[in-house]
Amino acid sequence: MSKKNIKIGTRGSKLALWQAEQVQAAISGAFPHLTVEIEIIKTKGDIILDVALSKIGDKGLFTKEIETALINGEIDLAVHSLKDLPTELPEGLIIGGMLPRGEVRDVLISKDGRKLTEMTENDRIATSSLRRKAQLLHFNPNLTIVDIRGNVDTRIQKMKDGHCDALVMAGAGIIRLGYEKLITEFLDPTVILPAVSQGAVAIEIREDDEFIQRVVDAVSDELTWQTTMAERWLLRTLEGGCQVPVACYSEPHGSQLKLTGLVAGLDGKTVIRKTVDCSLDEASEKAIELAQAILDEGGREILDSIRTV
Ligand SMILES: NCc1[nH]cc(CCC(=O)O)c1CC(=O)O
Repeated sequence: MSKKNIKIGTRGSKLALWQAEQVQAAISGAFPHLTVEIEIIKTKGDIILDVALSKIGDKGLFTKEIETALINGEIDLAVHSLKDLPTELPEGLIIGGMLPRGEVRDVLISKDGRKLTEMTENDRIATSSLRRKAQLLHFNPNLTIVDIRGNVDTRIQKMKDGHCDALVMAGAGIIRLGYEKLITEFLDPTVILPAVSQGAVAIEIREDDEFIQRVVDAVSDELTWQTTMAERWLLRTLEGGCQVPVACYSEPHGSQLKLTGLVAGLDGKTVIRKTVDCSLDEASEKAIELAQAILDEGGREILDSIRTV
C-alpha cells in the first residue's frame, strides 16, 4: 500500500521537534511527492516535571503515549532520541531506521567557564542521570552532585538562577538547540562514557508497514544502526534502563569498532569498565559477550544491589 500523506509523531520539546523536523526534511527530500506532517504528543515524562527521573522508574516515560498512537494508526512513524527508547519495544513496533548519529559525548556547561578538573567540593554539578553522577564521583569523589529536571532551556535557566554551578548534559541536545557556544568542555569518553545510543535519532514504525519501511530505508544510516544496535544489545544483556549507571560507546575506526561498556556503583567507588575491538559485522555479538564479562566481573553484584534499593 502506498499513501501520499505521512504523519510523524513526536514529543513537543524543542529538541524533539528539531529531531522530528530532520526526519521530515530527509523524507521530503527523498520523496518530494509525499506530504510529511508532524503531530505533537504529550508523554508522562513531559507532564511529571517535579520528580527526579531516577525515582519515577518508568520505562518508556518519554515514549509510551507516542507508541500507542503509532499502534492505533494515528501516526505512521514516531521519532525519538534512541537513548530514550527501551530495548524492548511494544508488540508490533520496530525501529525502522536511524538518522546519522550526532555528537556522542556529554558536555560540561559551567557558570564561570571552569573545566571539570577545576571543580571543587564547593561547586554543585547538576544532573539527573545516575550514569553521569557515578562517573563524576569516580573522577573526583569530592564533587557535589545535585539533581535537576526539565528540558535544556529550563536547566540553563536554573543554573543562571543559582540552582547549581555547572551542568552535565548530552552534547547532542545542546548543539541541536544551537547552544554550542555555552559548552565549556566536551567530556572525553574515557572520563564520562556516554549513554547507550546517545546522539542517535530513531524512527519507530509498525512492523507490518512495508511502505513506511521503504520510506525510512531511504533516509536511514547504516553505520549508526550497527554501532547503536550493538550498544543496545549490551544494555539489554545487562538488563539496564536509564535508571541504572550503565554506559556504552561503540566507536568506529574504518571497518573496526572499539566497544566500551561500563557499570558503576551509585557512589562511583566501583566502576567496571571493559573494552573490546571487533569488526562491524560482529558488533552485536561482541557487545553481548562484553556485557556478560562485565556482569561476571562484579557488574551483576552492583546491579542487583541497585535494583533492590
Ligand atoms: N534524557 C533526556 C535526553 N534524551 C535525549 C537527550 C539529548 C539527545 C541525545 O542524548 O541523544 C536528552 C538530554 C540529555 O541527556 O542531556
